[in-house]
Amino acid sequence: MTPASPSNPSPRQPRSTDWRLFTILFPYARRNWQLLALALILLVPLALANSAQPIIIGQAVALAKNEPVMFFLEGQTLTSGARLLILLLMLTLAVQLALSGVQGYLIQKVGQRITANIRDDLFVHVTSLATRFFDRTPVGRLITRLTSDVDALGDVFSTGAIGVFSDLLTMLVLIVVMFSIQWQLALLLLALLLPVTGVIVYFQQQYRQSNYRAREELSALNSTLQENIVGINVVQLFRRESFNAELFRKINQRYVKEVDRTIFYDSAVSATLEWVALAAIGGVLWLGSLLVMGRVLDFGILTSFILFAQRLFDPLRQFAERFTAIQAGLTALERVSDILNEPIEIRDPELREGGNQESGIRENKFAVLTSHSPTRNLRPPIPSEIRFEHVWFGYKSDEFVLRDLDFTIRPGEKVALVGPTGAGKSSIIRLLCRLYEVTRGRILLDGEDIRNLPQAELRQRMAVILQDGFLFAGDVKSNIALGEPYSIDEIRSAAERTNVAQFIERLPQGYDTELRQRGTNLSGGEKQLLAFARAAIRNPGILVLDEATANLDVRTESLIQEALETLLEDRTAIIIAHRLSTIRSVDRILVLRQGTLVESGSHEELLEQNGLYASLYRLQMLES
Ligand SMILES: Nc1ncnc2c1ncn2[C@@H]1O[C@H](COP(=O)(O)OP(=O)(O)OP(=O)(O)O)[C@@H](O)[C@H]1O
Repeated sequence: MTPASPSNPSPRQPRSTDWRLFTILFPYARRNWQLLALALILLVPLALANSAQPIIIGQAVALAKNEPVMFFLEGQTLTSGARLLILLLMLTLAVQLALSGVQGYLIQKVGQRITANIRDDLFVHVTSLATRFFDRTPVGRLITRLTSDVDALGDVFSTGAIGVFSDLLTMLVLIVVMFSIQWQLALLLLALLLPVTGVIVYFQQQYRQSNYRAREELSALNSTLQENIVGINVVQLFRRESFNAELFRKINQRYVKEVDRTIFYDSAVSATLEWVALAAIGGVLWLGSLLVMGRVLDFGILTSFILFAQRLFDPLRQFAERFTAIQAGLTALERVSDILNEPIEIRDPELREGGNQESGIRENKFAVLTSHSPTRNLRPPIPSEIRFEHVWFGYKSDEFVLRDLDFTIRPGEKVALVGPTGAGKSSIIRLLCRLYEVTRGRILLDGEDIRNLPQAELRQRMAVILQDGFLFAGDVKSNIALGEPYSIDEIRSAAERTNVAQFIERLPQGYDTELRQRGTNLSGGEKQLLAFARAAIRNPGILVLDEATANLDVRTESLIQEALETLLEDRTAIIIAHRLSTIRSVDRILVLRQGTLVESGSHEELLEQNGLYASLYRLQMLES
């Protein structure tokens, strides 16, 4: 419960407080540049049409009042001039009507493509990260980033918030046009616009910080929810419902408080803009009327400026509406980039030397796509030599759980790892599979440092059967093949070789039986049985069994042990088992205590040594 618990809130402040964050989107924008360019080009005629309308209406007033008019109206009668102006106004309206829909559609399309690309890259990146990252990151937090943060980013496009660029362009065009017509009124409007922009920037920053904290609280909320759902049995069996509900309520309250704050800043921006827009029109009327009375200004131009005042603040007002989505998008972008920038700690050799993150993702995809060779399981397995060379390892940099391990497992040798709980047996396996990187020393596979092997190749050469075999939603056969194109005959033969075919055939639809997520419709032992078939079909040179038969009844275990005898032939094997009776026939037993190798030898040799193994063995004999 630690990371999400109320006693340990960790809402960080947003780090990048400016628009530089949008640079993260550049590579994605580049991939969709044609659509994006078209959407941006359409903004120009839209902005021009928008700023032409006040001028046209102003010219109509000037024409009616016989005031000086623009060149294209000179020499025109009132009727023909009015006709021309109506035609021009219709033209600008037609441009607006025709293009704004197309532009909105294009920008949303680009937005959806960009967010889909980001979601894909996030998934690939997250699945490439080292186990250490998952140790410290609660699942709920990750899910929030992959789903609701990416959605918030998508909202920037779907709510039309990206139109802020057209707002800025419109404002720029309006300012240039205004200054070219009448500089005093233009200066007045600009003088109002600048401080208002300052106020908006301030509220924007406040909103952003609150929004960031709100997203953090949402992550904590999701983490707690996820933890309670996964651990529902413990929650109910230990009657933690009301205790956990109270924890949840507290996080929920903190979330609501932060959301309230964002609502406050959002409303503050809208209110400020409403007031300033009214003040701007009042100011133009006041200064304009003075200028008209002093005969420095015509009515027509004053009319144009009243419309300009409205239109200048319109984009700002819209900006306020779009503001929420943009700020939420910026926060989301920051949180998404946190994950995208999370370094891939365990890399393949060529990637570690100068490869960038993007190519890392590509390489990973490549590794996945090329991992299956259809003829592979027809070949005899190639047993490997495993050498641990003065290996030190700690999950935390200052606490070693494995100390100076130095041993060699010969090709084809069967070795058992034995030791009390927490001695470091599973950690050895995790290092061998490179789920973690050694702190000091080297692990060699057939003389080659495993850090110099592509991870796909390393993991292809070994199969690991764990105590709790994880199952995916899907049928039995796809849970054995795990995405590789094995034929049903190959799947059947793997199941037969491991003596699990009988069990599978007893299932309602045999190999086609649908399994629920995490295999909740199978028992612990049944899940383990499938893990054996999953390992056998891969025909690995190294087989690792980590408490792999612990969940099986004695009869099933003896069936599996029988199958194991053939399965382990010509393979290097590492077996971890607490029940020492199951490992008596291995070639060698390595005994660990607190991360140190303390004994090594066959069952008989170790009994003779009368050390830790002998005492563990005698204790178990006594129990049985
Ligand atoms: N992800 C982790 N983060 C931090 N410490 C860990 C992690 N996994 C294991 N440890 C610690 O490392 C030590 C060795 O753990 P390991 O799982 O290798 O022991 P083990 O010998 O396999 O134990 P068991 O027989 O109970 O499975 C233990 O002290 C454990 O608390």
